[in-house]
Amino acid sequence: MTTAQLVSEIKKKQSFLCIGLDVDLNKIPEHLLKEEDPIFAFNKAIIDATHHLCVAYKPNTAFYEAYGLKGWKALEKTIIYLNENYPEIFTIADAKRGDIGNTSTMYAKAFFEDLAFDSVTVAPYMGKDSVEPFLEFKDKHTILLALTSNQGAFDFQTKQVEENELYKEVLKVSKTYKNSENLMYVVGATKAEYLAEIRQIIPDSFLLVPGVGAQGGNLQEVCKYGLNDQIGLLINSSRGIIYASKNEDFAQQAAKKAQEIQNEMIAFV
Ligand SMILES: O=C(O)c1cc(=O)[nH]c(=O)n1[C@@H]1O[C@H](COP(=O)(O)O)[C@@H](O)[C@H]1O
Repeated sequence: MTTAQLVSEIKKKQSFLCIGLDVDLNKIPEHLLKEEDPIFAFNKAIIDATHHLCVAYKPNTAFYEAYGLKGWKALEKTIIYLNENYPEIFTIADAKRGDIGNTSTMYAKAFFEDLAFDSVTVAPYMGKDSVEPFLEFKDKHTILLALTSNQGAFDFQTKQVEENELYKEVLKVSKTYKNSENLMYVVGATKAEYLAEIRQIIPDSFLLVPGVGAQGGNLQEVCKYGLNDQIGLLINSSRGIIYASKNEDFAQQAAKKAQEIQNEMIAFV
């Protein structure tokens, strides 16, 4: 999907919500555990109930890898289901990959070609030759971790390197990479106060902003500092939406939570 298509979808739906599909079998309704593929059954119900309220879904691969082959199969079924039924939805494989060049190429093939996601999250730590292989894929997006939502972000990301904090170096240097127009960046919703400065370095890039909901990030604050004239934000909530209820009506309750967030977004689109 192109960035222009994503922006057009955001405007049409008046939503820049991304729903995180972080499926934990201990948290899903018990009646689904009798299904042949409980993870996919859960995702399908959530997607069918919420697709009109969001523009993106983000399965975090850890939640699938943890269940071995069964989990990977459920991830594959989920992306196929999304691409076949809701092709207007932007899909994010939250895999946080990145390695030496030839290995990154294989990671990129896994998520862009085999699984046909629109984007993948990548750790920038190994530098240019670990990121550029992802950027070679046309109309695919590489979402680089810049300033993450967790407390540990302060261990390295905000430390001074040369005259900048490390996360600012990530933003500046990555802009010089070949095909850097295919880059987006992760900035945690819990770090909203940093967004004004971040926007000075990357005014036009899309930001994936996780941390609203369970981690306590504030949507209004994120919008105040993070919006640009193309909206430029995908705000993610996972647990706060998909685990709204453990009862039979879990998907409707998830839709209610998604609707609350989308209602807040209307003012900004
Ligand atoms: O890359 C991410 O998506 C990510 C980056 C970050 O800084 N913080 C963060 O929470 N995430 C992911 O976003 C999701 C947040 O989930 P909830 O806290 O349940 O909404 C999880 O899948 C995290 O792995």
